[in-house]
Amino acid sequence: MAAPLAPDERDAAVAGLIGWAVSADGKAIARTFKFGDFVEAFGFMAKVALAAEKIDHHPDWSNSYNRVEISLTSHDAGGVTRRDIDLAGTIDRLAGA
Ligand SMILES: C[C@H](O)[C@H](O)[C@H]1CNC2=NC(N)=NC(=O)C2=N1
Repeated sequence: MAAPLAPDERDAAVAGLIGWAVSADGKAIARTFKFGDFVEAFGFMAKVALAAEKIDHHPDWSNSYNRVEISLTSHDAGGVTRRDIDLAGTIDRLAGA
């Protein structure tokens, strides 16, 4: 289990991503994705699910019609680690943005 990133490292890493923000408590990063319809949103979620399973690091998320809200944290470390940053980058690529 890796230790959470220090706040400055975490913020610098998030600044290198597209559209992700640090949560109010500093322990997670979040982004909301909006798609054309439910099928597109769910197709995206299916791709993310397979990628997450492959790296054994999983998102906390919710879906409402064409919106997918994703929060990433490393539960075992109790904060944001490099694994969250890497998964966010993968998710961005899968979203095509
Ligand atoms: C046993 C297994 O490696 C752990 O439960 C993994 C699975 N996926 C996980 N995903 C996330 N986001 N945080 C974790 O701490 C975590 N732990």
